[in-house]
Amino acid sequence: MAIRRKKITVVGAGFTGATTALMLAQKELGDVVLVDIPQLENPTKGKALDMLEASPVQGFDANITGTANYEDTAGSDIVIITAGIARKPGMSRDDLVNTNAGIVKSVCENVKKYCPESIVIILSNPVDAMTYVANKTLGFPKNRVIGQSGVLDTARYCTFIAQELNVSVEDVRGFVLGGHGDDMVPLVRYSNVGGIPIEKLIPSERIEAIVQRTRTGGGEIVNLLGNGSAYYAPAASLVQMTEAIIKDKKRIIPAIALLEGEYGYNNLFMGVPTLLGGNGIEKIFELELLPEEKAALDKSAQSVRSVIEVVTV
Ligand SMILES: NC(=O)C1=CN([C@@H]2O[C@H](COP(=O)(O)OP(=O)(O)OC[C@H]3O[C@@H](n4cnc5c(N)ncnc54)[C@H](O)[C@@H]3O)[C@@H](O)[C@H]2O)C=CC1
Ligand SMILES: O=C([O-])CC(=O)C(=O)O
Repeated sequence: MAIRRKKITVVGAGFTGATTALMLAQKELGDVVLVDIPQLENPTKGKALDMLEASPVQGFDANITGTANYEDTAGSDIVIITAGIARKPGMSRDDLVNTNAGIVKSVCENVKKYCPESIVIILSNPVDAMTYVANKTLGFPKNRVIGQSGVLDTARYCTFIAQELNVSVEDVRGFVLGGHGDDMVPLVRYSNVGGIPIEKLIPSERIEAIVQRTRTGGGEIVNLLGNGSAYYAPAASLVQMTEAIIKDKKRIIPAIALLEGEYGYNNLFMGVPTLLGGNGIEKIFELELLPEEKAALDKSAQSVRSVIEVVTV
């Protein structure tokens, strides 16, 4: 029986999309199709060819092609959507909502047509609301429409904890719940280093500073870059989610899922701990929260709702 490589489409060949495409190929997760708008067809082809020409040097076997034609994406197993505009200093992610809702909707109409069996991962911001737009447009089962926020937010949180303690990032465990905005909820009580709760190792005012830096971590990079937003860590996050799905790893990873009663929310897309495997989101984990943790999550949920309310799909 012929074994075929997985086919992964990355829509948007900008900073996050191009970086993701290269990382996917370097990990040999599948053949990658990079898509952008017709006006950027040649630069998109050029980026893909340039990446492909790195393969003999780095020793990875994966085809990478660039296109502006969705027919080339047909039958993709996974579609990653990074299409849209990024914020600049002084803007919030929510300022992108109207422009990106139109872009994500038009992309998803093509995904629905050409990749009806795919699992779709959304990055475009404001990502909780864009995952809602994707879900509405695609009409796919909820396990196949997933937003990326928690892997990145958790990665920032863990980076800062490791720096604080001067320990390996590999030993830091924690996660971030809620919307991908400045009121996201890093869960201190569930965070540990080598199994030791961080509250036993880091003074509370330093933990508070780490939580605050995590919440504004995207803005910190936006201010430093000056003309765009983060892309290395976001791309790495998308690749981790893709790997969990393609290899059916059944990893416990925070992701944006449709909540239907979980944590007391209905009809809301927001970041929660999920089990990611071959069927996409295979389970949502519901944790018991202290009243102050629930209040923080309610605030984050309200922020997400207020953005979703202005979106017309
Ligand atoms: N959820 C998250 O954690 C993160 C979200 N983001 C978001 O991801 C998005 C992309 O960021 P970057 O790659 O840095 O931006 P970028 O501007 O470098 O790339 C975006 C690309 O999308 C393309 N595009 C626009 N409309 C399109 C369409 N209809 N079809 C196909 N391609 C289209 C553009 O031509 C451009 O090449 C932004 O909305 C950003 O805010 C970025 C980092 C993290
Ligand atoms: O901050 C932004 O606009 C991009 C993003 O979502 C992040 O880096 O967390």
